[in-house]
Amino acid sequence: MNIKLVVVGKLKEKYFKQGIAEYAKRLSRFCKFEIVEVPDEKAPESLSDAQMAQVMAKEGERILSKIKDREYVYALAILGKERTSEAFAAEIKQLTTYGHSDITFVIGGSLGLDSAVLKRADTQISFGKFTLPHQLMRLVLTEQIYRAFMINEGSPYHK
Ligand SMILES: C[S@@+](CC[C@H](N)C(=O)[O-])C[C@H]1O[C@@H](n2cnc3c(N)ncnc32)[C@H](O)[C@@H]1O
Repeated sequence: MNIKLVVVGKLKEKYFKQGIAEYAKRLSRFCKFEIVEVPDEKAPESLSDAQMAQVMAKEGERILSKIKDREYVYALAILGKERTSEAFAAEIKQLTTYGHSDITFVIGGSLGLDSAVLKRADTQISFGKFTLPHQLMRLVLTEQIYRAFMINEGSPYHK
């Protein structure tokens, strides 16, 4: 199974890198795990609505260029559907049972995801109503994917 994260911008902080590297290592026995970073657009505070839409559209094009037709896509969106960890694990299991071997998660940049990306997504997933920085979102998501595999394995990791 291939799990890919398509994310906007570079991961800067060492502590995020270390956390993600740890979960990526743990995930390696369950899947091929890959993070694809696309460049972000400069988004100063003073942008008009039209300029913000332009930034998101450009980032959206870059994101979509990294996604193939066969991939099942989760868009991370605050207004998406919330799941429990157990429900998420069951969903991953079901996807693989139904032959989806390429699952992709998309995390937006500082302004969020363009509507074209949301439209391409097969589903939208929310981690609650709080806005998380995209770098932290990457770490939280990677842990939750690992947790899903541990739940599906019946491991006591998930209590
Ligand atoms: C800093 S947030 C963008 C905030 C932007 N105002 C929005 O509403 O999307 C960067 C990205 O992190 C992800 N994200 C942040 N918080 C999230 C949450 N609670 N649930 C799901 N995704 C989240 C989304 O992919 C978002 O595009």
